[in-house]
Amino acid sequence: LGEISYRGRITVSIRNLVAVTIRLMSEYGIVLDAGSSHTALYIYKWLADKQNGTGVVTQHRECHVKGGGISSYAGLHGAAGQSLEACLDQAVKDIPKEKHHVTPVYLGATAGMRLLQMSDPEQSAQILQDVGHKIQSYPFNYQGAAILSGQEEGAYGWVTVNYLLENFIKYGFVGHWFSPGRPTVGALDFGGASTQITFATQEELEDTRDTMKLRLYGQEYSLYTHSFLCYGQDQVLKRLLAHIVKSQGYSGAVDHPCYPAGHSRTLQFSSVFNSPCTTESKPSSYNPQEYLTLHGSGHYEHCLGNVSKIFSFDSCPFSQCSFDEVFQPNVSGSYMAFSAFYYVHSFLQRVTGITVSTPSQLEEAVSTVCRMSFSQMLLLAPEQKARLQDYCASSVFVKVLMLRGYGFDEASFPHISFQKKAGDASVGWALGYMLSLSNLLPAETAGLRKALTLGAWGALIFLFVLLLTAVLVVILFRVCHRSNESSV
Ligand SMILES: Nc1ncnc2c1ncn2[C@@H]1O[C@H](COP(=O)(O)OP(=O)(O)OP(=O)(O)O)[C@@H](O)[C@H]1O
Ligand SMILES: [Ca+2]
Repeated sequence: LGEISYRGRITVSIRNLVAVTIRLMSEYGIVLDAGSSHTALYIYKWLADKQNGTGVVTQHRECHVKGGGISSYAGLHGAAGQSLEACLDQAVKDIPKEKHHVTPVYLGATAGMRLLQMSDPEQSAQILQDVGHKIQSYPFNYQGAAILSGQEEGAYGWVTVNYLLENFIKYGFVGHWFSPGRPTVGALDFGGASTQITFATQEELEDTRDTMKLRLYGQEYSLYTHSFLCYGQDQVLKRLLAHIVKSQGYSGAVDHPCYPAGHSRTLQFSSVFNSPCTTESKPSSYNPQEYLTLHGSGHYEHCLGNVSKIFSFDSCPFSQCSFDEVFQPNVSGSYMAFSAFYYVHSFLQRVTGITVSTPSQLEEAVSTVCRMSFSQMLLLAPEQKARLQDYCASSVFVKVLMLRGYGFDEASFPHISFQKKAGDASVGWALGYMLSLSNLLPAETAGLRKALTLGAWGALIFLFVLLLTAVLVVILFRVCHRSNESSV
C-alpha cells in the first residue's frame, strides 16, 4: 500500500511539474473583436519559441460581451468601455498572473465603427479613446484600439482561415527544408454591417484597390479582397425595410413580403432611417417617433424582387463585376463561409431538413423558409424567436449575394464550407490580426527552423533532469523494497 501511494504521489508530482513547465513556457495574446452587433474577446495561446509554425497558436478562451457593439454607445460617455469589463475581468483569471504584463492586447473595430466614423467622427474617436482607457486599466500589454479598413478585415479573415487549416506550410526534409504550400481557401465573412470576400488569385486584377500582396512562409500570395459596407445582415434588413416603406409611400402600415404570412410587428420610423446605409431612401421630412406597422405576407417571389433591389447589377466599368460596379475575378477553389453565412445556412438546413450544398438546394431551402408560418418556425427553432421573422429576408439575400453577386454556380458552390469554428478556434479576422501584428507569421520559411532560446532550453533540461530523478527514485525504492522482502 505504501509503495502504491508513494508511486501515486510521484505520478501526481510529475504531472504537476509538466503542467507548471508548460505554463511557464506558454505565451498569450488577446484580441477584442469590436463588431457592429457585438464584441467578442479572444485569448490565444502558444508555446514560446514554437510560434512560427502554423497551427501552433491555438484559441485558449473566448468571452462574449453582453449588449450591443461599441458603436451603439455613441453619446454615452464611458459606457462602451464599461461594457468590456466583465470579459476583461475574465481574461485576468484565464491568463496566469505572471504572464499578464507580457500579454499583448489589441482592439479592432469593424463596420459599425466605420459607419459611425463617417456619420459622427467625434463620437467614434471618443468611443475608441474610451475603450482604450478601459483596456489600459488592466495589467496587460496594451497595443492599441483601431478601426480596421474593410480590406484589412477581409485579408485577416483569409489569414485566419488558412492558418487554422494549416495551408501555409506543409514542410518536410529532403536534404533541405521545403515548404511548397497548399492551395489556399477563400474567406467569406457576413457580419452585421459589412460583408467581405477574399481569395487568392493568379488573374490580372483590373482594380488595384481590391488587391493585396502577402508574403508568408517564403510564398507570395496575391489576394483579391473586397468589403461591401452596408451589406452586413443588420444593415441589409434595415435597407430592405427602408426600400419597402419608400415603395409603399411611407405609410404607417406596410406589407412586408419577407415576413411570415400573418406575422406583424410595430416599430418607429427612426429605427429604419437612423443609419447612413438608409439615407438614400429617407423621406425629406418625417417624424422619427412615428410608428410603422409591418404586415407579413410570406411571398417568396415578391421578397426576392425587393431584396434584389438592394444590389445594383446594371452597370460595370470593368470586364466583369460582382455588383455595385465592383470588379471581381471568377471565384475558384474552396471557400470557408462564416459569421452570418454560417447562421443562415445552419438555420436553413435545420428547419427545412434540406442539405444545402448546391445552388438548387439553396433555392429550394430558401423558398421553403419564406413560405413557412411564424409558428412553424418557432416549433423547429424556439431559441431563435427574436430572429425568426428575418430569416426569409436574410436567406434570400445570401442566395442573391452568393449566386448572382459573387457568381458561385453548380460547380463552385459545393466547395463552400459553412463553419463558425475550425478546431477549437472561432473563424473570423481576430486570429489573423493578432498573428500579423505580433509578428507570429514569418515572411520566410527560415523561421521554421528557429532554434529554441536559452530560457526554453533551460526549462526543458530542468524538466528532463527532474523526470530522470523521479524515475531513479522509483527504481531505487523498488530495489530496496524487494531486497527487504527477500531478507524477510
Ligand atoms: N446565434 C446567432 N444566430 C443568428 N444570427 C446571429 C447569431 N449571432 C449573431 N447573429 C447575427 O449575425 C450577424 C453577424 O454577426 P457578427 O457577430 O458576425 O457581426 P459583427 O462582427 O458584429 O458585425 P461586423 O463584422 O459587420 O462589424 C449579425 O446580424 C448578428 O446579429
Ligand atoms: Ca465581424
